[in-house]
Amino acid sequence: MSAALPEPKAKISIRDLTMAYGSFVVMKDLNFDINDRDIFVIMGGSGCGKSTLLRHLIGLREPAKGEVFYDGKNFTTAEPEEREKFIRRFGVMYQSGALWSSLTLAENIALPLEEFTTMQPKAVRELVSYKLALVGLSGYEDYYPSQVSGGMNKRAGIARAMALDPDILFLDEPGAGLDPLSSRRLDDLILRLRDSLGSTVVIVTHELASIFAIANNCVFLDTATRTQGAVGNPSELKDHSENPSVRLFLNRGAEPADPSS
Ligand SMILES: Nc1ncnc2c1ncn2[C@@H]1O[C@H](COP(=O)(O)OP(=O)(O)OP(=O)(O)O)[C@@H](O)[C@H]1O
Repeated sequence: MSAALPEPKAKISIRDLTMAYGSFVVMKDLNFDINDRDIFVIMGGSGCGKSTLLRHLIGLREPAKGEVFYDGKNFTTAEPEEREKFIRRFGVMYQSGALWSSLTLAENIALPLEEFTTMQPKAVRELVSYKLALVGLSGYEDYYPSQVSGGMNKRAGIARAMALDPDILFLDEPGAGLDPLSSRRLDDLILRLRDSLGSTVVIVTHELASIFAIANNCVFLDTATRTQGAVGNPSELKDHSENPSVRLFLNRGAEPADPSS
């Protein structure tokens, strides 16, 4: 008899979440878990609310209804001081995640360390070099963002998001604007970081190649119904989701041969 697999542990739980801008409801009744060490993709068509969901998860927007939990603790109703402790465990790379152009890559990555730790300058320098090495940018400490490629800028952005050793990494469209090869390298990096650091990674993207390459779990936000269309492994949903919108999205508009097989 084979041993039962351990139950996946919910790192983030989204319960009855409705997101709105004033009276405009973006998504309603969202209910799903993001498990420990997941590479979890938030996907869906343009304007469906992916970035808005990310903003709710990191506390930049408040739910119109519902709650977000981290390790079973209520983030939405937490007091400001308690909330700050949650937020300190997050590393975030925003969609517009540009680095400061007037600072070198090393100075960009040192910023969060200088702001949130009492580390001495020498220790900061060493840690910055270590973080740059993790993303394959050893030796680029003194380069300015304009002197390196788009893919290298993204990798430096990830190094900055990881500066404080976050438990959870949030990446908003990390592959946007990259050529396929750079995008692929970024995917490999994200996988490697999750495996070596044991972080949970939440990514907003609609790039199918990336979704299938790295995500083990995902939610599809369905613009037509304004709620989640499916939750699960994207490779399985591609052929077997009961929701035709999900199958169409994951098959670039073409239906799989026999969704029931
Ligand atoms: N600050 C805001 N105020 C009002 N409406 C907003 C605001 N931000 C976004 N929206 C609207 O909310 C909806 C969801 O936007 P959001 O940016 O979350 O979508 P998205 O799925 O991330 O889009 P994309 O794939 O194009 O980046 C859109 O209709 C958008 O116009």
